[in-house]
Amino acid sequence: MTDLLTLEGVCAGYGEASVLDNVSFSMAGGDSIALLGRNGVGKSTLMRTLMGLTRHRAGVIRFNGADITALATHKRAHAGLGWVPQERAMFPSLTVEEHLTTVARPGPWDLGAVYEVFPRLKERRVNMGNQLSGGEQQMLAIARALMTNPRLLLLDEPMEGLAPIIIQELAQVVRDLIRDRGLSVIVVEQHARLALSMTAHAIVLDRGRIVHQSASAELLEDHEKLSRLVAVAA
Ligand SMILES: Nc1ncnc2c1ncn2[C@@H]1O[C@H](COP(=O)(O)OP(=O)(O)OP(=O)(O)O)[C@@H](O)[C@H]1O
Repeated sequence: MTDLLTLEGVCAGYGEASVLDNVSFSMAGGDSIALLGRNGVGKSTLMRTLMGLTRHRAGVIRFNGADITALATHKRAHAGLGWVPQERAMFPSLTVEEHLTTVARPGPWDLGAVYEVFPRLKERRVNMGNQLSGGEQQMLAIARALMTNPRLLLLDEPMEGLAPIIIQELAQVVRDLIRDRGLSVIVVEQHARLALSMTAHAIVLDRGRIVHQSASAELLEDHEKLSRLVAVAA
């Protein structure tokens, strides 16, 4: 079976600065990966590199059978990479529903399907982007990515700044997307245990290199290794 995503020896950074150092891994369709590591080790840079937003220095990225290493960002989105950036990026002048319909592409994820997953967004569908709570904005950011009918969803710190009860709610949504809907997901998350509880596989970065790969459950059970690799507090 062809892997959905393969990275071979990827080196990338910003300007003259190198961040990612020889990153190689692959994931099958339907797989889910928690991308973990301490602050500043390159997790967001890896997500941005998948979207073509960093300076590529070496290596190859294959997605869905095609070499996308040199592809422009919008073409990667068209190829099926659904990116939910850390900064959410809502438009104050668009309603919730307009955010969703403007990016819609054909596939199983349409307004009805997305509102089924996020009933709160249906209730708020005529509200403007700047009238939403942080949790609702994050739901909208994920819903917007789903409307593009991605083959792979990239979530960059989706729980950042949210109240604990909203974090639990969103985590359950992501679990359902992975387990019940078979969505392929890579999630960057500071809440390491939560991310491991949502995913099948774990990758840990340190200073731009992969220093650990295993099943998420295995890392979740190894408290000593988890705290050494990720410095978890929760
Ligand atoms: N736009 C940028 N220009 C230059 N350097 C950057 C830029 N964004 C990030 N960096 C640097 O790249 C390195 C990796 O940052 P990155 O944001 O990928 O880490 P991270 O693991 O996602 O950290 P965090 O958990 O704090 O978000 C850091 O040294 C950071 O200062």
